Amino acid sequence: MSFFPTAVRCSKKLPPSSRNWLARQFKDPVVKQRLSHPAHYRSRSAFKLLELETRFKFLRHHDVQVVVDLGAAPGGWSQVVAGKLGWTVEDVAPTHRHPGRGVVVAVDLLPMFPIPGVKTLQTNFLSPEADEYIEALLPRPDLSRHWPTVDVILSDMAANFSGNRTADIESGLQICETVMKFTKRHLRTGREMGRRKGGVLVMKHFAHPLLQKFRKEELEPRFESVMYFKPPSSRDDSSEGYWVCQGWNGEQKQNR
Ligand SMILES: C[S@@+](CC[C@H](N)C(=O)[O-])C[C@H]1O[C@@H](n2cnc3c(N)ncnc32)[C@H](O)[C@@H]1O
Repeated sequence: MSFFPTAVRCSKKLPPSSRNWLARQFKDPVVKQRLSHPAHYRSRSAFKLLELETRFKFLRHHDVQVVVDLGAAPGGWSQVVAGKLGWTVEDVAPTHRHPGRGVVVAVDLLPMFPIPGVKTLQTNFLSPEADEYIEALLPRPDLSRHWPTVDVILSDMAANFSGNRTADIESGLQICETVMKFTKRHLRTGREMGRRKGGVLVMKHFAHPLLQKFRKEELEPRFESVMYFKPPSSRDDSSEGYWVCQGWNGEQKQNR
């Protein structure tokens, strides 16, 4: 018999909201898939990134060397990226792992257990010093000046819901704006990557007209394409979705 019903029975002393949460977890097919998956993903979010990658294939190119994972804890997305860059191979013991290519920089308020190929940074991404800390972990071809070096930026960052809809939308917008500021400084254009299409930004957001305005004014003028995608493993009752922004053109769209 599965341990799930037993665990739900054992949770009788918990408040109803926690019991409901546990019951939902135990019924969730994605949670079950995670627990039995050979990659031992740390979060169900890992499956969202796998679904995004299956659809858009932004990690497949061999010239993808530097990936920044924002809001990375507990580390499911970083595990997926490290796997795609060849740092971790399923069913291979840690002692027999071979080096992959490039680097993943994972940033979160919370600490993260190490993952091969991933440099972790515990900091508040919204703080003024975060950019400098992250930059110190990125490759620096020329120490005398700033140089964009990032091929893919992923943001699954989300502030804890406060229950106040206006405040929650404001913090969601602030996250998107700060990610955009980071993108402008660090994402490589096609010319900088030596290929036709520039780097990729994948960003979580919550549905709201202000976020749609952000997409129109900030993302669309600077990327060749901006697509909306809600991964099948994202819960139906969540208003979250992801923008997959491909072909970073720098400050202005050049080939319009
Ligand atoms: C949905 S979780 C990310 C799950 C992750 N993608 C995974 O696969 O394990 C969102 C994360 O965003 C982080 N976060 C929220 N605000 C942040 C901030 N200002 N700076 C850094 N991390 C932040 C939270 O601590 C949380 O771990």
